[in-house]
Amino acid sequence: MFPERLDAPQAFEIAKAMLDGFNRHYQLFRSESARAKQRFENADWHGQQRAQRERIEFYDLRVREAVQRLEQEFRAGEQPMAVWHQVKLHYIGLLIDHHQPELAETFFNTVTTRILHRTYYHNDFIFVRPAVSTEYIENAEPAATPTYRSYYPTRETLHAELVRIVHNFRLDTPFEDLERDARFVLEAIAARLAHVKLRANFQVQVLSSLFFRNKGAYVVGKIINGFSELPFALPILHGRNGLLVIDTALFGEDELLMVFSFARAYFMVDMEIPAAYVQFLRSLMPRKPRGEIYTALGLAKQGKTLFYRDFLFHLRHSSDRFRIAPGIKGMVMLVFDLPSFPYVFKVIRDWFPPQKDTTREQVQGKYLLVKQHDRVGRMADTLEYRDVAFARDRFEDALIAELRAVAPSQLEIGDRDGDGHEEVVIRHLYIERRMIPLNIYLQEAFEAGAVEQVEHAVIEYGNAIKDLVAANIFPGDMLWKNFGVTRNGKVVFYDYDEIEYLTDCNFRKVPEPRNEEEELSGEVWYKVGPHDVFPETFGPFLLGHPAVRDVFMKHHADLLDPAFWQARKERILAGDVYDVFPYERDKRFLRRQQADAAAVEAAA
Ligand SMILES: Nc1ncnc2c1ncn2[C@@H]1O[C@H](COP(=O)(O)OP(=O)(O)OP(=O)(O)O)[C@@H](O)[C@H]1O
Repeated sequence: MFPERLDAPQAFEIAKAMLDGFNRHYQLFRSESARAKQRFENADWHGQQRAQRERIEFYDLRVREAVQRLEQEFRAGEQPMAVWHQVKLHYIGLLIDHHQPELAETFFNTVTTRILHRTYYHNDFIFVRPAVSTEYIENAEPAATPTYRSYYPTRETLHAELVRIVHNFRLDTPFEDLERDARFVLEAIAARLAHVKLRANFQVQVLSSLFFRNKGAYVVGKIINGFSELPFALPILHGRNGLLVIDTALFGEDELLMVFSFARAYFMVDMEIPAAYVQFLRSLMPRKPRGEIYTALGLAKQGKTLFYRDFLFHLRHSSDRFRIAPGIKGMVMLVFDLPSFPYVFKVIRDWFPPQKDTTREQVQGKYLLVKQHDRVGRMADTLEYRDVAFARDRFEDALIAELRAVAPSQLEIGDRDGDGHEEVVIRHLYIERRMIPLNIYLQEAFEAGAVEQVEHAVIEYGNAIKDLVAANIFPGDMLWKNFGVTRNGKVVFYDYDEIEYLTDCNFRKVPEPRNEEEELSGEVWYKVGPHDVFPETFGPFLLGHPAVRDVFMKHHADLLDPAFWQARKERILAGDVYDVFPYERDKRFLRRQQADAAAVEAAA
């Protein structure tokens, strides 16, 4: 049904208004991201965190404005479908030389699906598949910054080139000693190049914008030699005296994956052509889905769109069935998964047992809080979807029965599009990366007699809680089953329904019993306020197994002491913004920088 003539004048106007809406969005998104540089230079950490949080809202605000304009100026909802068909074709035309066509297509989808009935959600009217290529987009303006810069050092000039690379970002704050830090980076690189012949194409490619997040700025690039490519990232921080330092040098796909993890806040990056950034980053982390890279760059709606396309593609090329997720069932969430696909799907139950004093709205509020908060590598990001349709025959009957029993309001089964196949539609769900629940991980370690695995998991578990605490999050329910282990052995929290800001909690000692009756009472005899927390009482829930107990008490006994929690709370209230490192602390150049400074002082 391709129209031969584009003869509806309002179609062009609607397409144009839609693109105006997107352009306004991207311009605001980009300038907010670009301002991250100034906030970094001024050490405005509260401002940086606020901006990270607020930028997440931009998309929905602009979509709402665009829908309103289209309704007011063009009565968009009343236009015949023939006109809408032409709107899409005009829009494609307008995107020919656009620098963010894939984002503009997604914006078109969001706006259009708010206006059109869902029977029109197919490729004639929205971008089920992308129409405009994102390959080889370049900014032709003479003053334009390229997506990445290439440097051609020799072994002899590598140090000077490293200094030049960092210098070219023109950070306004001076470095403590850039020559020294470049030497540390050089040593780290030299160790990797020691026995390697440098080929004709030896070069360093560096993305032109810094990546800002929290208190850090990252240089991201790769070293190319012959057929091999070595990804790297250099985190720049403010040192103790307010001058800048390169904190470490990270190399290889695994270390970059930690920096770009789904459990961290989104980066602020000043990008004219995001697709080119994604393509470059994908060459550094080929196993990371493109959707997740968009999300890590703050373009979460694009991440969601690509995730969904990948998911539908996976469904078409697999045959297994959705099942209830392994592990202990949640009291608030019904969790299911598809064995062949590395994500879980979470549906909020219609009712909760009495010990869960909460509501659907409150649970959604907690998940939103996590989305907007810095997840410090310890809380999984979630994608939120509404009205998701699945083929009924891909569901195990036991899962359908469970959905009917615990979340009937969220479930609709029928043949909506009349194609003779039944569909399951879930009203609202969260999707997140699948991990190994920590209780299962520990159980497997006990059974295999893997002492080191137990030790690693318990230490990581305590570290995870301490990172959350530093980020002003009290996890609420700290049972093992509420944490998962990621591919690279990190422990991440995923049960958000009881989290609170640490600063809202009251950490108390269990009072001394005043008489024998109180002492012998098996019940809680003292008064407990709604925000009271008694860290001494965590032990019995967590430390049943002697092997776990020993490791825990050796490394994390402070978690059972109210004074630990209270001290952290006071630090946050005093305005302290914690440091978060997406790499092991022993990787930091800090000690070498201090040794170097001491040597200089001694010589003087
Ligand atoms: N990301 C994940 N990867 C793997 N399994 C998961 C994941 N999220 C949840 N699960 C499984 O589903 C169970 C319930 O999930 P979750 O803890 O989010 O639900 P809940 O209802 O909030 O739990 P609770 O009853 O502790 O409040 C977990 O114990 C775990 O077995």
